[in-house]
Amino acid sequence: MLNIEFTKMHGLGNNYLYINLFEHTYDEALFVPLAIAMSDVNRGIGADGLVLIHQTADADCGMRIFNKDGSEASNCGNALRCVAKYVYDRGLLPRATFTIQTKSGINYVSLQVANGEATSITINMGQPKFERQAMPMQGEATAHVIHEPFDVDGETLHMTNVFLGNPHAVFFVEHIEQAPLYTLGEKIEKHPIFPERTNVEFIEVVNDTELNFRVWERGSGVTEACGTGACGAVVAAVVNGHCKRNEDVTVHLAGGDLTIKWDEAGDVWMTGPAAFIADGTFFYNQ
Ligand SMILES: N[C@@H](CCC[C@H](N)C(=O)O)C(=O)O
Repeated sequence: MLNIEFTKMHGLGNNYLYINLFEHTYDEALFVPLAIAMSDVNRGIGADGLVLIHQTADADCGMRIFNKDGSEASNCGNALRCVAKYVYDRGLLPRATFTIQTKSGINYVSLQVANGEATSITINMGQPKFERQAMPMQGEATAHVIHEPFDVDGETLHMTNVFLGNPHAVFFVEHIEQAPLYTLGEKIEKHPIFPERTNVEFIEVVNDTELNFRVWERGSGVTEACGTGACGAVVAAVVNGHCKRNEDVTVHLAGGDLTIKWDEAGDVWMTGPAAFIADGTFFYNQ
């Protein structure tokens, strides 16, 4: 049996198990099976996945993210805010601005702090890509998919694709309560047109500065929030003429609100909270 030290945190209910590799060392081969075992709510701790916080030569800190099914993603907006809070509050990086490296690049972080704790975290999430090859999605490599008909399970929906650290297939709906999350989420995620699968977002436009949002995440299913997905949703809303560039948009997720802006220079900014849940030791029977 191996003892694995972890911290459970959440960003608007999107909860992951964090392993601090600044202070602990584990065999690299363990991370995929650990993500699956620890995320299991019955025999593990229960979470949307596993996040590693590690040192790197290219930034102040590094992050890797594994979904509940063990698949590794390139980025995670909610985990970035949690990692930022973790390294600040626990004294690993005791300053209000720093960088975090993910598989999709370097993210710039700035914190609002009160009584020695990060209370609100703003992150530059980078620039969106629209080409099919970025998702990736079958078809003409450089073509964009903006409000295009998409057939799934005998229905025709209209899809907008945005890659923002991760792939996002965005669908606008009239009423968020009627979003076909459980009926179509997994079918879209695993549709053969997406060889690496995709995250799936349903969006109701409230007005030009507010969106209601629900998500089916690749590798984890329905979660309460998705940070890269909220960024993708705002970009999709702008390119479809529902929201404006360079303005704050409040995204109402199942777990709470994020503020997102796609600025004139092309960068997407995300602001929101992060919270500690527990520290613990997982007894891993290999
Ligand atoms: N919850 C995340 C995204 C996590 C990865 C995603 N499921 C994928 O496989 O692309 C977020 O907050 O961005």
